[in-house]
Amino acid sequence: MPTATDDKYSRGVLGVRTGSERYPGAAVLGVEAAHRAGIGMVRYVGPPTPAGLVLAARPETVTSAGRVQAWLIGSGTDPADRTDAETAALRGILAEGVPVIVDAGALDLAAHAEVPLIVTPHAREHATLRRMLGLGATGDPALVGGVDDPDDHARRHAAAETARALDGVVVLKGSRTVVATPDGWTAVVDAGTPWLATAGTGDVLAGAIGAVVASTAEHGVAPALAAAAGVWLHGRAAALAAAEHGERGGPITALDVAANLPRAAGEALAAHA
Ligand SMILES: NC(=O)C1=CN([C@@H]2O[C@H](COP(=O)(O)OP(=O)(O)OC[C@H]3O[C@@H](n4cnc5c(N)ncnc54)[C@H](OP(=O)(O)O)[C@@H]3O)[C@@H](O)[C@H]2O)[C@@H](O)CC1
Ligand SMILES: Nc1ncnc2c1ncn2[C@@H]1O[C@H](COP(=O)(O)OP(=O)(O)O)[C@@H](O)[C@H]1O
Repeated sequence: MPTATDDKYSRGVLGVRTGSERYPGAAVLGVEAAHRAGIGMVRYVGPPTPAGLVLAARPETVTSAGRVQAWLIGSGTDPADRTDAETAALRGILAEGVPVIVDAGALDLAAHAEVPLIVTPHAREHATLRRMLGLGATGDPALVGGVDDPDDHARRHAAAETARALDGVVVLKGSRTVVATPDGWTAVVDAGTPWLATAGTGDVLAGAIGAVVASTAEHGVAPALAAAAGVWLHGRAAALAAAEHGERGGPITALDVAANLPRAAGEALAAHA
């Protein structure tokens, strides 16, 4: 919570390098979520098309380089389209020293990073990541999770194993989302709603986690706890958005989730007053 002595820098700055000519919208969604989740500043550095859309949607965003407390990379990108220069820039971010949230198309670069790392794969991306790390087969339905894994035992085990191999925090997305650390700690966050199963909500999640990590990194909050808080805010925001449509909820968009992040944050603050 901001105090009288805070300014935009002390509240945390998130650097965002996401989006591409193919998926420009993902950049808009992540930046929107970061602003809505409570952050001092977002610095966006990405290709021209997403950069233009980001500024049109959120003129608050700063597009010049500068110091950040955390980075978000990968949402809305495909490694097959990545240039050598872009790979070098991402590797630079992964060596800079501040925590990095690695999503979607940057997950292939996550191994060997020397910074505090939070990766945010969905089940298919998790399977690919595990293959890259030389970990066990992912065709096993138990590793994908779902109905056959009601207490998320297999997903928690697999996520912790991946976290250990990566030496980073794993946020394994799904109908319930598992957060796992290299030392074997796991948490399952069940704040969401099946209405979240719609395009772009993962990009919003990455932005929300980025905001919480950037705003807490210099206050000694462990990245895994910040990530779990981001997952809760995202799920709760989705539940609030869906509940606006009646008792059984109703359709929501990724931007609806972002728009409800302030209400979810307000609820969390009130509960801990
Ligand atoms: N607004 C934006 O900019 C958004 C951008 N986004 C960005 O997109 C990028 C890719 O992320 P992703 O998770 O969507 O793709 P990915 O993990 O490669 O999985 C593809 C799998 O889906 C399957 N599949 C496809 N169509 C199907 C169908 N009709 N019915 C059934 N299955 C179908 C397909 O199967 P196949 O067609 O191969 O049989 C394959 O297995 C990522 O950078 C993300 O950030 C998204 O967040 C959305 C909003
Ligand atoms: N059936 C579901 N119930 C609850 N949450 C879900 C469900 N399906 C997906 N989600 C959540 O929605 C988000 C989807 O993210 P992701 O798969 O990366 O989609 P996208 O790439 O379109 O952004 C994740 O936060 C995930 O946990």
